[in-house]
Amino acid sequence: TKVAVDGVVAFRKSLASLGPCPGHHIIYVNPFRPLSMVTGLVFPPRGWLSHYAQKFSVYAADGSTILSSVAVGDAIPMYWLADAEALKVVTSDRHTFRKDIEAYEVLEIYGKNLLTTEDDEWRRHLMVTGPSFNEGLYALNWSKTLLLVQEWFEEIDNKSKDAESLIDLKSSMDQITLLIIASAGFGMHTPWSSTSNMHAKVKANLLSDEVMPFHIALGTTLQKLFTKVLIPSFAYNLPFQVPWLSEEAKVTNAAFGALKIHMSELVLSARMGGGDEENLLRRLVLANDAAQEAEGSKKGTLTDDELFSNIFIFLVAGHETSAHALSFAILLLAIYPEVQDKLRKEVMSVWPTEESYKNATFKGSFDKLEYTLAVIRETLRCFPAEPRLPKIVQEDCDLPGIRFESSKPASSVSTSFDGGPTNLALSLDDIQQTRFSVPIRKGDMVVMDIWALHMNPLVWGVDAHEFKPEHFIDTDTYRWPRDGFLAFSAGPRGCLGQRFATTSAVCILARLVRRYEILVPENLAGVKDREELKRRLLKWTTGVTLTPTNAFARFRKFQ
Ligand code: HEM
Repeated sequence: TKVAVDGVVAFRKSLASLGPCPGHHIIYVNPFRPLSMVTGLVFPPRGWLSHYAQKFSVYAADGSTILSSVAVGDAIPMYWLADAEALKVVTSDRHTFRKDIEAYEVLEIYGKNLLTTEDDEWRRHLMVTGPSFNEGLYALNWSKTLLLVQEWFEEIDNKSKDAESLIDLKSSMDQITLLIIASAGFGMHTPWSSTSNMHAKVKANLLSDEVMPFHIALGTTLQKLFTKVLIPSFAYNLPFQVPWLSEEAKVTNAAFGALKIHMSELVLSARMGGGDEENLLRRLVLANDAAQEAEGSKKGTLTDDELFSNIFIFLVAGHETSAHALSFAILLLAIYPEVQDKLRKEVMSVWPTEESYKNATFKGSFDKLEYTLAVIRETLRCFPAEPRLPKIVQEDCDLPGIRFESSKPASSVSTSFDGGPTNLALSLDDIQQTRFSVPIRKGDMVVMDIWALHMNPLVWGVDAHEFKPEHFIDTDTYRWPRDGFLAFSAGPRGCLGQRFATTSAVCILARLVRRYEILVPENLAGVKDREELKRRLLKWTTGVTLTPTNAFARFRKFQ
């Protein structure tokens, strides 16, 4: 009883502490604790502050770019930020706004790593891993991507008897991003064809005593990450069989174990000077060993387990995010043919001949493909892989917000990318804006509400809810709002792999539109209403990252 009474007292105290900040919402499950991984698909319902799909609509309803709430379970006061200025303060100051480390522990599968650490420990990981992300790595990534895209195209053309093919985008993008990372990350070039029928290959492997081959282990670990995080460790050693659970645990265990064996071998081989392939893992091992030698000690460098953990986290951070972003981008190109035409025009001007297209280099092409990059960024604005990131406040401070009021009643428009009401039509001229300051205390949680920021019309204009790559193109009269785009987060804890990811994505999209026309699936070809197409094709669910669930498009080869 005492615990319950203390809980109620703490909850009421937290609610009162929210003071003048609009919102005062009550959250029933803290969305950044493991329980919400289980409840997330069904709870909370749409329209609640803590449901992803609400985007900016709750802020519009409350007339504020900062909202407050308290979570029932842990009574932590939470402040939700869809304000570009407040978010800039948060991302710039990693000491006051610390990562919510508890929310990341599940990703310490092989040990601590860059994504899951803070302070001096984080710096140590960054010192070793950061310098490897440079132009040399991006050029390598570009050339590996070119090779794999070509293999993918050949597979598409071989399979289809006529010039058209229906493509399962999610599975194709999962495969290509996996092969790119295997190649640029580990120096393991795996032909496209050998990764088909993975499920059957995993089953066959479990029946044998052999260590799972590298690319199967790699694909399976990424696929089973959720299982690994959710299945308690005792389930791996149960003396009896439990339907589904025992099989899942066995596959998961075999894959994670095998990947570690392969990583150990690759590290050893890099140390012995073996393997002539340039790749990320090799760079990390050599950088770490060189630092140890220079220091004359292992202090300030990484253990082998930490090296594995970092390389694995690069896979996790980079694989699904890139695959899903590309799937959404290709779907959007099918739904917006005028954007596709504009993109193709740019690509044709950069690669006018067959020769320039085939031998395109990173240096010679990437910076010229400005609209292509804008398509990727706009896709990530509309579908950010990580829609929300929590931070824990380390000292009392104030955050700037905007209260706004429309002189006309805001009308709810159904222009969402997922079928639910997401945005309120606001005419900026009709809005009265007042700046205000929100006092935040040590121990509170602030939520970087990235999706809401991306749909905030005060930042992106009244067409914030529309897919328009021009949002990211500067003109004489427009400079795109750098602080309004947080798909890669920003500041010192921003994405280390941002340029790595955009290199591959730009390369894939540019090659794709040069060779194929992208169309909606045949059964939707007669649908003229764009909103209807968006509702049908741009469905998503929440997983480790935002995941498309109906990502199919038709590719028609140009003759
Ligand atoms: C479209 C693709 C990608 C998106 C949208 C994306 C997004 C993000 C975001 C939002 C964060 C901040 C996460 C947080 O604070 O918890 C992050 C961090 C990170 N990302 Fe990415 N990422 C992408 C691709 C990649 C790739 C390809 C790599 C590596 C090869 C990578 C490596 C990392 C790492 C290491 C961090 C942690 C940085 C730190 O905490 O200091 N990401 N990414």
